[in-house]
Amino acid sequence: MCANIMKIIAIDLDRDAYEMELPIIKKDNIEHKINFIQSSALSSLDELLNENDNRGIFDFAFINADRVSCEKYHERMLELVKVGCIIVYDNTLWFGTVAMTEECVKETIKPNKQHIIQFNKFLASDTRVQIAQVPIGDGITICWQL
Ligand SMILES: C[S@@+](CC[C@H](N)C(=O)[O-])C[C@H]1O[C@@H](n2cnc3c(N)ncnc32)[C@H](O)[C@@H]1O
Repeated sequence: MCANIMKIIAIDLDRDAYEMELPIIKKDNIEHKINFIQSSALSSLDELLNENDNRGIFDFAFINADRVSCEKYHERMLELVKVGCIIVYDNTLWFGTVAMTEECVKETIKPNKQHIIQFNKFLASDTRVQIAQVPIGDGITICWQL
């Protein structure tokens, strides 16, 4: 027999973002498996890394926070996630704007467009992962840690 010991750590600055999902979490009876941390992602990831036992133990990570710190999140995720496991980044097509000329992009979304283009280039040249850019939703990039 195999005990199901899956645990999820969810980090967000805004508790409402977690509470919005609570009805679904409760319906699926998995609330007890989720440790929600209301905090900045960087400081929480650094706290996790301060505990050596947390290094290389996570099977999966999904990143959908601010776009400015993605490279910093990536460095930390490579320490936390097991080799051979998966890190996914959301919004890596940024409403399709990563392939648009500047004139076609609304001012409000221009800054993140640049951050995401830069991050996509960074991931494409990162030899520590293999990546697949998947054009569903707003684009996700799946990284397989080598
Ligand atoms: C697009 S929403 C995604 C919400 C949810 N994580 C999901 O995947 O459905 C982006 C979330 O990132 C959170 N966020 C932005 N900057 C953050 C940071 N530095 N640390 C932690 N969370 C952050 C926001 O509060 C917001 O809830």
